[in-house]
Amino acid sequence: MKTLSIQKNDTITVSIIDLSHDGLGVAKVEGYPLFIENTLPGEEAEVLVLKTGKKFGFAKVLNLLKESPDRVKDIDETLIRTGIAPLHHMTYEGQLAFKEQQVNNVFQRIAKMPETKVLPIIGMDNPVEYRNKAQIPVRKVNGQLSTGFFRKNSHDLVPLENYYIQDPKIDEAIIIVRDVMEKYGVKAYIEAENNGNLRHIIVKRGHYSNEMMIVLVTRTPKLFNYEKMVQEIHQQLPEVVSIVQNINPDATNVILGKTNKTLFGQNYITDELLGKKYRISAQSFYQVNTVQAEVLYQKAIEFANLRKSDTVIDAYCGIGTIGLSLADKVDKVLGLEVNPDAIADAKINAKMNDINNVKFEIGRAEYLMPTWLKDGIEADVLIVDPPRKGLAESFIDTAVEMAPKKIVYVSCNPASLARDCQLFADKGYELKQVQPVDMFPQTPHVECVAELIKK
Ligand SMILES: C[S@@+](CC[C@H](N)C(=O)[O-])C[C@H]1O[C@@H](n2cnc3c(N)ncnc32)[C@H](O)[C@@H]1O
Repeated sequence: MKTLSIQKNDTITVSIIDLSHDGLGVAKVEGYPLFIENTLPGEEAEVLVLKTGKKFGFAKVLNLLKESPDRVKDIDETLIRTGIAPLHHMTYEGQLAFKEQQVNNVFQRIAKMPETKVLPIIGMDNPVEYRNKAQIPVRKVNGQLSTGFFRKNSHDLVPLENYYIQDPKIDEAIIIVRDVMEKYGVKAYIEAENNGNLRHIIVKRGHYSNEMMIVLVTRTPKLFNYEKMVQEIHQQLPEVVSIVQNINPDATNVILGKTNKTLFGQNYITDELLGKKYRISAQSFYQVNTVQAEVLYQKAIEFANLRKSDTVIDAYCGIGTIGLSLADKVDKVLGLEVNPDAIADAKINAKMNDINNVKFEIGRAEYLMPTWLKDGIEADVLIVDPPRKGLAESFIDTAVEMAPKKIVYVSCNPASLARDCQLFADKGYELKQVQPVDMFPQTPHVECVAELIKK
């Protein structure tokens, strides 16, 4: 076996040739990949080797010797180090080009579908301060209850007040809530001992409604003086319509526990998307970038090319947003989703918008779709919007058997999208086009909508 010519603590000079899928610069030393934070393709740097594994290693920049024209100067490196904004050092044009290339690459390399028509990515006019939701860990740092983000690959809290990609009103709310908690002596969670109490502060804010929800994730149900605390929060943040305590007693990285208790107001906020009103509860999924979600849904509806006689299945429907956005264009919509809270929201959302041609059912897509098929349900258009891991192959088989004339696939992970499109292509569907939409500026993530038609 060839021995590696570099070792931990070596100082070497490298050229950056690529960006990894998670936004790290990639250099190769005699074919061995080194991943280097805060570098860009075309740059040269003197780096310190931090770690070497069998297949790849990590290094950090000591001196940047040649800069890329895509480099942004005067950045806040904390945003990169914490992983809040891993592409903060890259111009927005550079970010968009990188993401579009990534989508092209997965269809060529993973799916072996080099002919795929990938449309130019749709970016944002103002690609900062877009997130309508924040999940912020709470720890004790220097004797103070602190909020911030973990340093990447660690659970060391870096205290922060400006999160750059979040709605600034959310940043402001986190500080106010943190300070009220500190005033009333609430103890920060101690992860190493699964002790202490306040684990996370979650804030959701309606982009159009401005209604705000605060979720206090605690280890125990005890929250002394909560009546006084919620009054003070509401006094300082009149937009707050809901304060929920979520109890998560487990030693786990999963943020939310199973139990919710409403401490103030209602247990949901409302917001709007494409002119329809939605109710969103603490545990329901809701797209974090409202402006781009509207762009994404419009593309999905355009690709669906709907007729008034169509039956549409909205699989992985969350609180029903896609199905309800298109319900007035079709005969009926059937939505399915595994989270009962989201389905409860979806049913109320249909009523709130006076939409009567929709039905929502709780269930796992891979189990419920075969039941629907057996019951004789037929769909003209199938819309899917699964989590990052994509679709189960059994779901794809059922979908193919149901034989909708069109499938619109909304995806937050181009790799699983490409894999699944290849399967659909093998089973009688033609991939017409893929539209990338930048839902997550300053990060390497990219959303896509794909149009598949039955051959
Ligand atoms: C990316 S979200 C999309 C939600 C919705 N379409 C929207 O745009 O807001 C994926 C949804 O799939 C749900 N989900 C996850 N696994 C599922 C499964 N096996 N079957 C059905 N729904 C699932 C999640 O609860 C989540 O609401």
